[in-house]
Amino acid sequence: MAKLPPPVARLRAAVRDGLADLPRGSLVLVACSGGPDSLALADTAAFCAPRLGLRAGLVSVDHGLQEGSAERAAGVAAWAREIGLDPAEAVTVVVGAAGGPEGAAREARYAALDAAAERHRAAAVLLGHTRDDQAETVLLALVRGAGPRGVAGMRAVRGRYRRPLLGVARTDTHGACAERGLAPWADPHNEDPRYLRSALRPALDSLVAVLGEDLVANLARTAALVGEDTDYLDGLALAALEECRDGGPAAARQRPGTGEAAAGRDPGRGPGDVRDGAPRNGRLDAKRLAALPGPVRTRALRAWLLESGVNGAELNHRHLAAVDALVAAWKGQGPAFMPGGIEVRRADGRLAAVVAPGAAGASHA
Ligand SMILES: Nc1ncnc2c1ncn2[C@@H]1O[C@H](COP(=O)(O)OP(=O)(O)OP(=O)(O)O)[C@@H](O)[C@H]1O
Repeated sequence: MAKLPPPVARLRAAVRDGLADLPRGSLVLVACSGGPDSLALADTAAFCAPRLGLRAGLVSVDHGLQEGSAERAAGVAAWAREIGLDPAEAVTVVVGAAGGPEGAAREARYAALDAAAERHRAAAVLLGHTRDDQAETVLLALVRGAGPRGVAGMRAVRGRYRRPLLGVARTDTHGACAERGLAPWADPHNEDPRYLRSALRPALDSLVAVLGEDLVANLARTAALVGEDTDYLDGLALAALEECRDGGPAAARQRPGTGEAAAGRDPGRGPGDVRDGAPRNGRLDAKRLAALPGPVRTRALRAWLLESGVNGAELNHRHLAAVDALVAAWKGQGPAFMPGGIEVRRADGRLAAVVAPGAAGASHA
């Protein structure tokens, strides 16, 4: 038997590893743009899935933002059907305006992928991110001064999403496309220096030239190591958060506050109307919080803020520092202001997250 070309062999090994734990008979959907990474992934999944007792399908999302995008998505789906992927769908989405064009396209894409996964009862959706994408993510996190959560980069498994190629070099996905006679689409965005990630690629190449070939793999390894530590600390923080809830660990999570709570007499525990000034998610005991180690405390506070309806994408280190100061540097200061018109106040030794009276655009999650 002819020896398998090394890039193809490496992709197949990675996909086998990444899917081995899925129950036999389940469906995996490849999210495929038509670019080299996800095209190689789809081709590999078509080969590996039946050998693992799985079914494989494909979804290609047309964002409707570039000329020919609908034809491209339809072409990818038609190719997928030819190689036996089933279902194989092209889905057109309407991209909104919020969060910038890239953010809005991402949001619409993930909504479409989630809907497809629900529709077909897929056990997993596979994304084509590679080790090089991970290295870029780590560098971008360092550039913006992110904490460990950012440096941990993308996760191999997050909910229904899996990235089986996260340990595979981009040269291998491109090599596999060439070996298998696939004709990937070249996304012009990847060459457009107005996108930070695209601008970073040549810079990363220059770093590799100076620091050596291992740089990309080492950055990706850093992400994996930091990710393990972050997950561990997040676990500690969630347990600590329960201990710090007003009323003790047995206190049920409450979202949002009740009318009584709005009057400031009682934190309130049952579901009720969200109204201005009502605590969003119960209160926290500031003394118990203050006794926690800093990294656990700030993680617990972050988790509580997200529960309280603060948008995680908008929550930055300054917001967190302001809330933390209410606990660890308490001098009777006023509220800490969070995105979405939510305020965190300290009164009677307890923290409450409330919708600022009259706040416009406060999200009532
Ligand atoms: N239009 C799309 N339809 C379906 N999946 C997509 C689409 N765009 C991106 N994806 C998924 O998200 C992954 C990352 O996309 P992104 O555009 O950031 O990366 P990329 O490195 O250019 O990947 P690719 O070579 O697959 O286009 C893709 O590999 C693919 O799995």
